[in-house]
Amino acid sequence: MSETHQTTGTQSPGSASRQLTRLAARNLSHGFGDGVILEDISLAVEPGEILAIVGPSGTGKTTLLRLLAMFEPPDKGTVEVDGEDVWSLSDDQRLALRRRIGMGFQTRSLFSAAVSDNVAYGLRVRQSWGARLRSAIENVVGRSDPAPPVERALETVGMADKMHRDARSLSAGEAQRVAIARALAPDPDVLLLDEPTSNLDPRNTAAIESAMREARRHGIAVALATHDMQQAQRVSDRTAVLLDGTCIESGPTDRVFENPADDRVRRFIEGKLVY
Ligand SMILES: Nc1ncnc2c1ncn2[C@@H]1O[C@H](COP(=O)(O)OP(=O)(O)OP(=O)(O)O)[C@@H](O)[C@H]1O
Repeated sequence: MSETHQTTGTQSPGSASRQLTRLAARNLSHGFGDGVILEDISLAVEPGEILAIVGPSGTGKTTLLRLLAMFEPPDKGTVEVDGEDVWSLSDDQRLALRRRIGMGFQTRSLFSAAVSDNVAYGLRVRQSWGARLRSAIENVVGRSDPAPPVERALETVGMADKMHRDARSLSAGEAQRVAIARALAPDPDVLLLDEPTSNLDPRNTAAIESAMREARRHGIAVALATHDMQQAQRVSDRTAVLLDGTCIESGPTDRVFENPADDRVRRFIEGKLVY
C-alpha cells in the first residue's frame, strides 16, 4: 500500500531552523533469520502530524520503528527521508539524517545523574555531530543551571520541577517523560515513540500525549507505536494498522476507527480479533 499525504506542517516561530521532514517506508520487508517479520510495508509520517502504528503484540511495530530510525537496513525496500533512500547514502550522510530523529523507545535508558543532565545528554551528543545546535549547546556546557532547550523540553513533559532530581529516584512514568524530554531537547525533525505510555497512569499519559501534540504543533513528524486504541484516536491524525507484518489498512484516524475498510481492522478495534 502506498501513502500520499499532503504536508500539513507549519513552521513555528520557535523553530525557524526546522527542516520539515517526511520519513517514509517504501515496499519495506524485513526478517530475522528465516522468519519474515514485515512484508511490503509502505507508509509515511509527515511533518506536523502524528501517525499511530497499531496492531497486535508481535506484529512488527517496534521492528518497523527501528528500521525507520535507520538502526539497520531493511532486507527489501527503502527507508526514505524526503524522498531520498537513506541506505544509498554515505555513512556520514545517513548519520546526519539520523541526528534529526528523536527516539523514545521502550527500554528505560536514563543514567544515574540529574534529570537535567540526562536531557542535556541528547544535546551534547548532537553537538559533536553538527553545528546546527552549537549555540544551544554552548549554553549547556559549563553552566550549573540547565540550558533553555533542556528546561523547555522538561516543561513540555511537565517535569521541569524535578530537573535537579537524580534520575534513579524517578517513578516509571516520570522516567518515561524524561526520556521523551531527552528526545525532544535537540529539537528533532522527526520523533519516533514506541509505546511511550505503556503502564502509565492517566496523569503521566496525559503529559506525554500533550508533549506529542506540542511536537506536532512545531512541525515535527511524530510516529507512535501504541497498543492503546483510545490513545491512537485521541492524538493521531492518521493510523496504520499492522497485522502479521503487513499494513492492512491506513488512513485518517477518524475514518479508520469509524469505518474501517478491512473487517480484520474492525474486529481488532472492537477487541474481537482472536490472535
Ligand atoms: N532481533 C530479533 N531477532 C529475532 N526476532 C526478533 C528480533 N526482534 C524482533 N523479533 C521478532 O519479531 C516479531 C515482531 O516483534 P516487534 O517487537 O517488532 O513486535 P511489536 O508489534 O512491536 O510487539 P509488541 O507490541 O509486543 O511490542 C516478534 O515475533 C519478535 O519476537
